[in-house]
Amino acid sequence: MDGTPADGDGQRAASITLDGIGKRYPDGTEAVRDLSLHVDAGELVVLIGPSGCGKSTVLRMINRLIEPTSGRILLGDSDVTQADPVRLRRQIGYVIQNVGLFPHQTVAANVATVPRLLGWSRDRARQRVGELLELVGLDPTQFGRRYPHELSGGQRQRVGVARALAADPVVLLMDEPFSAVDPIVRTRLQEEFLRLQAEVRKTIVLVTHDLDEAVRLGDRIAVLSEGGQLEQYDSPTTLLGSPATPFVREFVGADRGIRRLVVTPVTREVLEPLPADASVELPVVSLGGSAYDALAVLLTSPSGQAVVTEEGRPVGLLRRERILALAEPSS
Ligand SMILES: Nc1ncnc2c1ncn2[C@@H]1O[C@H](COP(=O)(O)OP(=O)(O)OP(=O)(O)O)[C@@H](O)[C@H]1O
Repeated sequence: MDGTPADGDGQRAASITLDGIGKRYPDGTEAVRDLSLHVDAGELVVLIGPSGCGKSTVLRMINRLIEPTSGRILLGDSDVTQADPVRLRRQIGYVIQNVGLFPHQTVAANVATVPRLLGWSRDRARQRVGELLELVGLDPTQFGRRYPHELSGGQRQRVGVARALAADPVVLLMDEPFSAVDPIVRTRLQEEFLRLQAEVRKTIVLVTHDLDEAVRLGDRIAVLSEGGQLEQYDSPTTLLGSPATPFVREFVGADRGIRRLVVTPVTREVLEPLPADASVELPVVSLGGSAYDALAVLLTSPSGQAVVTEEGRPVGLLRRERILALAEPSS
Protein backbone atom coordinates (compact mmCIF):
# COMPACT_ATOMS: atom_id res chain seq x y z
CA MET A 1 0.00 0.00 0.00
CA ASP A 2 1.20 3.52 -0.55
CA GLY A 3 1.85 5.30 2.69
CA THR A 4 2.09 2.02 4.58
CA PRO A 5 3.91 2.39 7.85
CA ALA A 6 7.18 0.53 8.14
CA ASP A 7 8.48 -0.53 11.50
CA GLY A 8 11.98 0.05 12.79
CA ASP A 9 13.36 -3.18 11.37
CA GLY A 10 12.37 -2.14 7.89
CA GLN A 11 9.64 -4.79 7.94
CA ARG A 12 6.27 -3.66 6.78
CA ALA A 13 3.05 -4.07 8.66
CA ALA A 14 -0.08 -1.93 8.56
CA SER A 15 -2.80 -1.50 11.14
CA ILE A 16 -6.30 -2.53 10.13
CA THR A 17 -9.39 -0.56 11.07
CA LEU A 18 -12.85 -1.94 10.45
CA ASP A 19 -15.20 0.97 10.81
CA GLY A 20 -18.85 -0.05 11.03
CA ILE A 21 -18.57 -2.64 8.26
CA GLY A 22 -21.54 -4.65 7.08
CA LYS A 23 -22.27 -7.28 4.47
CA ARG A 24 -25.68 -8.13 3.13
CA TYR A 25 -25.49 -10.85 0.49
CA PRO A 26 -27.69 -10.50 -2.61
CA ASP A 27 -30.15 -13.08 -1.20
CA GLY A 28 -30.74 -10.81 1.80
CA THR A 29 -28.57 -12.66 4.33
CA GLU A 30 -27.07 -10.10 6.65
CA ALA A 31 -23.79 -11.87 7.39
CA VAL A 32 -22.16 -8.92 9.19
CA ARG A 33 -23.86 -5.91 10.75
CA ASP A 34 -21.98 -2.82 11.78
CA LEU A 35 -18.69 -4.31 13.01
CA SER A 36 -15.92 -2.05 14.27
CA LEU A 37 -12.51 -3.43 15.21
CA HIS A 38 -8.96 -2.12 15.24
CA VAL A 39 -5.88 -4.29 14.80
CA ASP A 40 -2.53 -2.70 15.60
CA ALA A 41 0.36 -3.00 13.16
CA GLY A 42 2.27 -6.19 13.95
CA GLU A 43 -0.54 -7.63 16.07
CA LEU A 44 -1.99 -11.13 15.66
CA VAL A 45 -5.75 -11.07 16.13
CA VAL A 46 -7.91 -14.18 16.07
CA LEU A 47 -11.56 -14.11 15.00
CA ILE A 48 -13.55 -16.88 16.60
CA GLY A 49 -17.23 -17.69 16.93
CA PRO A 50 -19.82 -20.29 16.01
CA SER A 51 -20.25 -21.51 12.45
CA GLY A 52 -22.00 -18.96 10.26
CA CYS A 53 -21.34 -15.94 12.49
CA GLY A 54 -19.55 -14.15 9.65
CA LYS A 55 -15.84 -14.72 10.36
CA SER A 56 -14.83 -15.60 6.80
CA THR A 57 -16.98 -12.81 5.42
CA VAL A 58 -15.11 -10.31 7.62
CA LEU A 59 -11.74 -11.70 6.55
CA ARG A 60 -12.57 -11.60 2.86
CA MET A 61 -13.86 -8.07 3.06
CA ILE A 62 -10.39 -6.97 4.19
CA ASN A 63 -8.83 -8.10 0.88
CA ARG A 64 -12.02 -7.35 -1.06
CA LEU A 65 -12.70 -10.87 -2.18
CA ILE A 66 -16.08 -9.79 -0.80
CA GLU A 67 -17.24 -6.21 -1.14
CA PRO A 68 -18.67 -4.69 2.04
CA THR A 69 -22.13 -3.21 1.66
CA SER A 70 -21.49 -0.61 4.35
CA GLY A 71 -18.68 0.87 6.42
CA ARG A 72 -15.01 1.49 5.77
CA ILE A 73 -11.86 -0.60 6.02
CA LEU A 74 -8.52 1.11 6.46
CA LEU A 75 -5.05 -0.35 6.09
CA GLY A 76 -2.84 2.15 7.86
CA ASP A 77 -4.70 5.25 6.82
CA SER A 78 -5.67 4.18 3.32
CA ASP A 79 -9.22 3.09 2.58
CA VAL A 80 -9.15 -0.36 0.95
CA THR A 81 -12.47 0.25 -0.76
CA GLN A 82 -10.73 2.99 -2.78
CA ALA A 83 -7.81 0.72 -3.76
CA ASP A 84 -7.53 -1.34 -6.93
CA PRO A 85 -8.59 -4.81 -5.70
CA VAL A 86 -5.96 -6.71 -7.69
CA ARG A 87 -3.15 -4.50 -6.46
CA LEU A 88 -4.57 -4.66 -2.94
CA ARG A 89 -4.56 -8.46 -2.93
CA ARG A 90 -0.91 -8.54 -3.93
CA GLN A 91 -0.20 -6.55 -0.79
CA ILE A 92 -2.21 -8.83 1.47
CA GLY A 93 -1.11 -12.41 2.06
CA TYR A 94 -3.97 -14.89 2.23
CA VAL A 95 -3.74 -18.44 3.59
CA ILE A 96 -6.70 -20.79 3.46
CA GLN A 97 -7.50 -24.17 4.96
CA ASN A 98 -6.42 -26.45 2.15
CA VAL A 99 -3.76 -24.02 1.06
CA GLY A 100 -4.83 -23.87 -2.59
CA LEU A 101 -1.37 -24.53 -4.02
CA PHE A 102 -1.22 -24.85 -7.80
CA PRO A 103 -0.87 -28.63 -8.24
CA HIS A 104 1.08 -28.56 -11.50
CA GLN A 105 3.66 -26.08 -10.29
CA THR A 106 6.67 -26.82 -8.14
CA VAL A 107 6.91 -25.55 -4.59
CA ALA A 108 9.37 -22.86 -5.74
CA ALA A 109 7.03 -21.72 -8.51
CA ASN A 110 4.09 -21.65 -6.09
CA VAL A 111 5.98 -19.48 -3.62
CA ALA A 112 7.11 -17.18 -6.45
CA THR A 113 3.54 -16.55 -7.66
CA VAL A 114 3.16 -12.98 -6.41
CA PRO A 115 6.77 -11.87 -7.04
CA ARG A 116 6.28 -13.05 -10.66
CA LEU A 117 3.03 -11.10 -10.94
CA LEU A 118 4.86 -8.08 -9.58
CA GLY A 119 7.51 -8.45 -12.30
CA TRP A 120 10.47 -9.23 -10.04
CA SER A 121 13.60 -10.43 -11.83
CA ARG A 122 14.15 -14.18 -11.86
CA ASP A 123 17.19 -13.89 -9.58
CA ARG A 124 15.41 -11.74 -7.03
CA ALA A 125 12.42 -14.09 -6.99
CA ARG A 126 14.64 -17.16 -6.66
CA GLN A 127 16.53 -15.64 -3.77
CA ARG A 128 13.29 -14.69 -2.03
CA VAL A 129 11.87 -18.19 -2.49
CA GLY A 130 14.99 -19.64 -0.88
CA GLU A 131 14.75 -17.27 2.08
CA LEU A 132 11.08 -18.01 2.63
CA LEU A 133 11.37 -21.77 2.43
CA GLU A 134 14.16 -21.55 5.01
CA LEU A 135 11.98 -19.30 7.14
CA VAL A 136 9.14 -21.85 7.23
CA GLY A 137 11.56 -24.70 7.93
CA LEU A 138 11.79 -26.35 4.49
CA ASP A 139 15.17 -26.90 2.85
CA PRO A 140 14.93 -25.05 -0.50
CA THR A 141 17.20 -27.46 -2.35
CA GLN A 142 15.17 -30.42 -1.20
CA PHE A 143 11.65 -29.01 -1.43
CA GLY A 144 11.83 -26.30 -4.09
CA ARG A 145 11.53 -28.77 -6.96
CA ARG A 146 8.83 -30.93 -5.47
CA TYR A 147 5.18 -30.76 -6.45
CA PRO A 148 2.44 -30.23 -3.87
CA HIS A 149 1.30 -33.88 -4.01
CA GLU A 150 4.82 -34.89 -2.94
CA LEU A 151 4.45 -33.09 0.40
CA SER A 152 2.76 -33.91 3.70
CA GLY A 153 -0.21 -31.82 4.82
CA GLY A 154 1.95 -29.89 7.27
CA GLN A 155 4.61 -29.20 4.62
CA ARG A 156 1.93 -27.96 2.20
CA GLN A 157 0.65 -25.64 4.87
CA ARG A 158 4.15 -24.22 5.36
CA VAL A 159 4.46 -23.65 1.63
CA GLY A 160 1.11 -21.82 1.79
CA VAL A 161 2.47 -19.53 4.49
CA ALA A 162 5.71 -18.97 2.54
CA ARG A 163 3.71 -18.09 -0.58
CA ALA A 164 1.54 -15.65 1.36
CA LEU A 165 4.65 -13.91 2.72
CA ALA A 166 6.49 -13.83 -0.62
CA ALA A 167 5.99 -10.22 -1.57
CA ASP A 168 6.39 -8.95 1.98
CA PRO A 169 2.71 -8.13 2.47
CA VAL A 170 1.57 -5.53 4.98
CA VAL A 171 -1.15 -7.84 6.27
CA LEU A 172 -1.63 -11.59 6.42
CA LEU A 173 -5.14 -13.05 6.44
CA MET A 174 -5.47 -16.67 7.49
CA ASP A 175 -8.72 -18.64 7.27
CA GLU A 176 -8.50 -21.81 9.37
CA PRO A 177 -4.88 -22.26 8.27
CA PHE A 178 -4.06 -25.24 10.47
CA SER A 179 -7.34 -27.11 10.67
CA ALA A 180 -6.67 -29.58 7.85
CA VAL A 181 -3.74 -31.22 9.62
CA ASP A 182 -3.81 -33.68 12.51
CA PRO A 183 -3.62 -32.34 16.07
CA ILE A 184 0.05 -33.16 16.68
CA VAL A 185 1.22 -31.57 13.45
CA ARG A 186 -1.12 -28.66 14.15
CA THR A 187 0.47 -27.93 17.51
CA ARG A 188 3.93 -28.02 15.95
CA LEU A 189 2.87 -25.74 13.09
CA GLN A 190 1.36 -23.32 15.59
CA GLU A 191 4.61 -23.18 17.56
CA GLU A 192 6.65 -22.67 14.40
CA PHE A 193 4.22 -20.05 13.27
CA LEU A 194 4.63 -18.09 16.52
CA ARG A 195 8.39 -18.15 16.04
CA LEU A 196 7.95 -16.99 12.47
CA GLN A 197 5.66 -14.17 13.56
CA ALA A 198 8.19 -13.05 16.16
CA GLU A 199 10.59 -12.65 13.25
CA VAL A 200 8.37 -11.07 10.58
CA ARG A 201 5.92 -9.17 12.83
CA LYS A 202 3.12 -8.97 10.30
CA THR A 203 -0.34 -7.74 11.10
CA ILE A 204 -2.31 -10.97 11.07
CA VAL A 205 -6.01 -11.71 11.22
CA LEU A 206 -6.63 -15.41 11.68
CA VAL A 207 -9.99 -17.18 11.67
CA THR A 208 -10.37 -20.39 13.63
CA HIS A 209 -12.97 -22.66 15.21
CA ASP A 210 -10.44 -23.89 17.73
CA LEU A 211 -10.41 -22.01 21.02
CA ASP A 212 -7.11 -23.58 22.10
CA GLU A 213 -5.54 -22.33 18.88
CA ALA A 214 -6.99 -18.86 19.48
CA VAL A 215 -5.59 -18.80 23.02
CA ARG A 216 -2.20 -20.04 21.92
CA LEU A 217 -1.76 -17.71 18.96
CA GLY A 218 -3.74 -14.55 19.55
CA ASP A 219 -2.38 -11.31 20.98
CA ARG A 220 -6.08 -10.49 21.12
CA ILE A 221 -9.15 -12.58 20.38
CA ALA A 222 -12.37 -11.20 18.92
CA VAL A 223 -15.35 -13.37 19.79
CA LEU A 224 -18.17 -12.92 17.30
CA SER A 225 -21.78 -14.04 17.50
CA GLU A 226 -24.31 -14.20 14.69
CA GLY A 227 -24.27 -11.29 12.30
CA GLY A 228 -20.62 -10.57 13.09
CA GLN A 229 -21.59 -9.03 16.40
CA LEU A 230 -18.51 -8.35 18.53
CA GLU A 231 -19.08 -9.96 21.92
CA GLN A 232 -15.61 -9.36 23.34
CA TYR A 233 -12.21 -8.24 22.10
CA ASP A 234 -9.48 -8.91 24.60
CA SER A 235 -6.23 -10.70 25.36
CA PRO A 236 -6.58 -14.47 25.84
CA THR A 237 -5.99 -14.12 29.58
CA THR A 238 -8.69 -11.50 30.03
CA LEU A 239 -11.11 -13.34 27.78
CA LEU A 240 -10.74 -16.57 29.73
CA GLY A 241 -10.56 -14.86 33.11
CA SER A 242 -13.39 -12.38 32.65
CA PRO A 243 -15.85 -13.29 29.92
CA ALA A 244 -17.74 -10.09 29.11
CA THR A 245 -21.11 -11.58 28.17
CA PRO A 246 -23.09 -14.77 28.86
CA PHE A 247 -22.42 -15.70 25.22
CA VAL A 248 -18.66 -15.54 25.74
CA ARG A 249 -18.89 -17.36 29.07
CA GLU A 250 -20.67 -20.24 27.38
CA PHE A 251 -18.42 -20.11 24.33
CA VAL A 252 -15.17 -20.35 26.29
CA GLY A 253 -16.67 -23.11 28.40
CA ALA A 254 -16.24 -24.53 31.84
CA ASP A 255 -12.61 -25.49 31.28
CA ARG A 256 -11.54 -21.94 30.55
CA GLY A 257 -9.46 -21.91 33.73
CA ILE A 258 -7.32 -24.73 32.42
CA ARG A 259 -7.06 -23.00 29.04
CA ARG A 260 -5.91 -19.86 30.75
CA LEU A 261 -2.92 -21.77 32.09
CA VAL A 262 -1.63 -22.07 28.53
CA VAL A 263 -1.04 -18.31 28.45
CA THR A 264 -0.05 -17.86 32.09
CA PRO A 265 3.68 -18.08 32.80
CA VAL A 266 5.19 -19.56 35.96
CA THR A 267 6.50 -16.51 37.84
CA ARG A 268 8.41 -16.05 41.09
CA GLU A 269 5.18 -15.01 42.83
CA VAL A 270 3.89 -18.57 42.90
CA LEU A 271 7.13 -20.06 44.24
CA GLU A 272 8.10 -21.01 47.76
CA PRO A 273 11.67 -21.06 49.02
CA LEU A 274 13.41 -24.33 48.35
CA PRO A 275 13.74 -26.32 51.57
CA ALA A 276 17.33 -27.20 52.37
CA ASP A 277 16.47 -30.88 52.11
CA ALA A 278 14.62 -30.57 48.77
CA SER A 279 14.79 -33.94 47.14
CA VAL A 280 16.88 -34.24 44.02
CA GLU A 281 14.14 -36.57 42.83
CA LEU A 282 11.68 -33.72 42.26
CA PRO A 283 10.76 -33.00 38.65
CA VAL A 284 11.89 -29.72 37.16
CA VAL A 285 9.85 -26.87 35.71
CA SER A 286 11.29 -23.77 33.99
CA LEU A 287 10.63 -20.29 35.30
CA GLY A 288 8.70 -18.38 32.63
CA GLY A 289 7.34 -21.57 31.06
CA SER A 290 3.55 -21.97 30.79
CA ALA A 291 1.57 -22.89 33.87
CA TYR A 292 -0.13 -25.50 31.69
CA ASP A 293 3.16 -27.29 31.02
CA ALA A 294 4.01 -26.97 34.71
CA LEU A 295 0.71 -28.60 35.64
CA ALA A 296 1.44 -31.50 33.29
CA VAL A 297 4.70 -32.06 35.20
CA LEU A 298 3.10 -31.58 38.63
CA LEU A 299 0.35 -34.07 37.88
CA THR A 300 2.98 -36.78 37.48
CA SER A 301 4.96 -35.73 40.55
CA PRO A 302 4.05 -38.08 43.44
CA SER A 303 4.51 -35.29 46.00
CA GLY A 304 2.71 -32.72 43.82
CA GLN A 305 5.86 -30.57 43.92
CA ALA A 306 8.49 -29.51 41.44
CA VAL A 307 11.72 -27.55 41.51
CA VAL A 308 11.62 -24.42 39.39
CA THR A 309 14.80 -23.48 37.60
CA GLU A 310 16.08 -20.43 35.78
CA GLU A 311 18.86 -21.05 33.30
CA GLY A 312 19.39 -24.41 34.96
CA ARG A 313 19.67 -23.04 38.53
CA PRO A 314 16.99 -23.90 41.09
CA VAL A 315 15.09 -20.81 42.21
CA GLY A 316 12.14 -22.15 44.17
CA LEU A 317 9.59 -24.82 44.89
CA LEU A 318 6.25 -25.05 43.11
CA ARG A 319 3.24 -26.88 44.50
CA ARG A 320 0.43 -28.31 42.41
CA GLU A 321 -2.18 -26.38 44.43
CA ARG A 322 -0.65 -23.05 43.42
CA ILE A 323 -1.07 -23.85 39.74
CA LEU A 324 -4.59 -25.17 40.24
CA ALA A 325 -5.43 -21.92 42.04
CA LEU A 326 -4.32 -20.01 38.95
CA ALA A 327 -6.91 -21.95 36.97
CA GLU A 328 -9.75 -20.79 39.24
CA PRO A 329 -11.98 -18.46 37.25
CA SER A 330 -11.90 -14.97 38.74
CA SER A 331 -15.54 -14.42 37.84
N1 LIG B 1 -22.37 -15.96 -0.96
C1 LIG B 1 -23.26 -15.99 0.04
N2 LIG B 1 -24.57 -15.73 -0.20
C2 LIG B 1 -25.47 -15.72 0.82
N3 LIG B 1 -25.16 -15.95 2.09
C3 LIG B 1 -23.87 -16.23 2.38
C4 LIG B 1 -22.87 -16.27 1.37
N4 LIG B 1 -21.69 -16.56 1.97
C5 LIG B 1 -21.95 -16.71 3.28
N5 LIG B 1 -23.26 -16.51 3.52
C6 LIG B 1 -23.94 -16.55 4.83
O1 LIG B 1 -23.38 -15.54 5.64
C7 LIG B 1 -23.28 -15.98 6.99
C8 LIG B 1 -21.84 -15.87 7.43
O2 LIG B 1 -21.04 -16.78 6.68
P1 LIG B 1 -19.47 -16.92 6.90
O3 LIG B 1 -18.98 -17.95 5.97
O4 LIG B 1 -18.86 -15.59 6.87
O5 LIG B 1 -19.45 -17.47 8.41
P2 LIG B 1 -18.29 -18.18 9.22
O6 LIG B 1 -18.41 -17.66 10.60
O7 LIG B 1 -17.00 -18.00 8.52
O8 LIG B 1 -18.76 -19.69 9.16
P3 LIG B 1 -17.89 -21.04 9.27
O9 LIG B 1 -17.25 -20.96 10.61
O10 LIG B 1 -18.94 -22.10 9.18
O11 LIG B 1 -16.92 -21.04 8.14
C9 LIG B 1 -23.83 -17.40 7.01
O12 LIG B 1 -25.19 -17.33 7.39
C10 LIG B 1 -23.70 -17.85 5.56
O13 LIG B 1 -24.68 -18.79 5.26
